[in-house]
Amino acid sequence: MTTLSRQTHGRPKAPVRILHLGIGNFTRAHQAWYTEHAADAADWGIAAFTGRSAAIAETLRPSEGLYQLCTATPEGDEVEVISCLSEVHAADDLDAWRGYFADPQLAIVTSTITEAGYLRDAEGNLDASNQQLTADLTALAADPRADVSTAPAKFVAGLLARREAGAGDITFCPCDNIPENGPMVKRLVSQAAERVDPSLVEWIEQHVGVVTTMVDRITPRTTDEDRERVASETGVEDPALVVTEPFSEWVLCGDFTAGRPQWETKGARFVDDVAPHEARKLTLLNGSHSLMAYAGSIRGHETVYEAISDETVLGWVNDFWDDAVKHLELPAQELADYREALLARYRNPRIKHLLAQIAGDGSQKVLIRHVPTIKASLAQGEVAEGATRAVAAWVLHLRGAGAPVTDARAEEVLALVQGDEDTAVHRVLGHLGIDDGRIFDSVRRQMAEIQA
Ligand SMILES: NC(=O)c1ccc[n+]([C@@H]2O[C@H](COP(=O)([O-])OP(=O)(O)OC[C@H]3O[C@@H](n4cnc5c(N)ncnc54)[C@H](O)[C@@H]3O)[C@@H](O)[C@H]2O)c1
Ligand SMILES: O=P(O)(O)OC[C@@H](O)[C@@H](O)[C@H](O)[C@H](O)CO
Repeated sequence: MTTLSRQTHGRPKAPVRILHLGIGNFTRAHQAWYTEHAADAADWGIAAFTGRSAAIAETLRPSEGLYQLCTATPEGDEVEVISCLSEVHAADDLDAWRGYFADPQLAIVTSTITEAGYLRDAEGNLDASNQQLTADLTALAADPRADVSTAPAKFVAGLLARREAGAGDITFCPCDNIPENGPMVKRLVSQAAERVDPSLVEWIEQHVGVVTTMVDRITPRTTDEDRERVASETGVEDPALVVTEPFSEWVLCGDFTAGRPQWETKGARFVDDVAPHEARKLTLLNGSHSLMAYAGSIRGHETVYEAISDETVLGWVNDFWDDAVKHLELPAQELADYREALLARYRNPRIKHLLAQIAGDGSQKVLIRHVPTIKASLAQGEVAEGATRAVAAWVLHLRGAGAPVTDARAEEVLALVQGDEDTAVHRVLGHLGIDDGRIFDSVRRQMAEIQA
């Protein structure tokens, strides 16, 4: 067995021009893969920071950022070494963080910190009730070099350092599953800046660009079995291995004012309007994922592959898609092709995507993935039964059925489902902004069906 090293693999470090927050599995299968294969990759290194725990930075340290990416096709593994992570830092390395922001070479800030990591309230504004965030912003207002831990505060700390250094324009390119994620980040960063130093808000207007992205590549958590299998196939022991699927899609909208890698080399698309692509992916893929995570786990399944192999769950997924496509603004054939491709992806037996992983943070997901279809149908006088079933399954999940509840807002959403089922459903529907008698009846009936 060997280990990865820049010297033996002949992989020099590219200069850091991208800073990434949240170096989990997904970014290493997606944005890093596009950067690795960009025609101008030699010019674009990434400095990656962990979101919270330092673990993956420690794991990547011996290999100086090198890791293996295994594409698990139905036929077998295709393994490559990714080398574009020029530097990897723990979340609390604020000196390094400020140093990159102060460097005029830095052009792009990307992030994958989960939907919950941006600390938004129900209206999508900065969550003023979050005590850690408030403490961070107060600390930064007193001392621009204060130690902070929340993502919005870190972005402000970095921008303060950049303004002070006169380092020029920079573009934020968030890569989490959130609609209009570019404007979302700009709004949060500006609101956070307002509380720290109002003069920074205008500087942000002039110097910070945002790009909105739709990102797609199913990347489950790596297992010990994955690491053992790939080690025996390659002769390389890699604790930082990432396993992903063959499919990948990246659609971006906006200007990279300080430049960008040629991500189109691997098929990234730059469009004028990303909204229809976002709605397609977040609804059809992520919506069916969450439906399977709640309803499928209640039926005893552990993975997407198992759930989609169950005819009943497959029927529920198709019901949801039938409702959802009525409200998506893309040609019918394109949507039909996308559905077919999704089924093939879910049926890849070599991708073991745990429903319990997908079930996490439903408080952030159901509103994005199912509620728009329910509201759009209601506006036409119809009940989208395929989508209300996901709400029914989520209520059951919160009440203890299926996958365990892990949610950044667990206290708030668990409080909704206390008491008898009727009361719980009314509270959840009120919380989702869909407390309508017809939706209530549908959800109550479907809760019984799912449990049966
Ligand atoms: N895994 C996928 O298939 C996939 C596909 C498309 C998009 N995404 C997006 O990427 C995100 C991350 O997925 P992943 O598979 O890399 O997960 P992961 O668990 O491997 O990594 C999550 C990262 O987010 C950070 N994080 C979590 N909570 C945070 C917080 N409150 N503040 C700051 N950082 C925080 C963690 O420290 C970690 O670095 C998803 O939530 C989703 O929005 C994932
Ligand atoms: O990553 P999350 O937690 O936003 O959602 C779970 C899955 O639906 C998601 O990771 C998909 O696999 C991904 O969005 C596919 O591109």
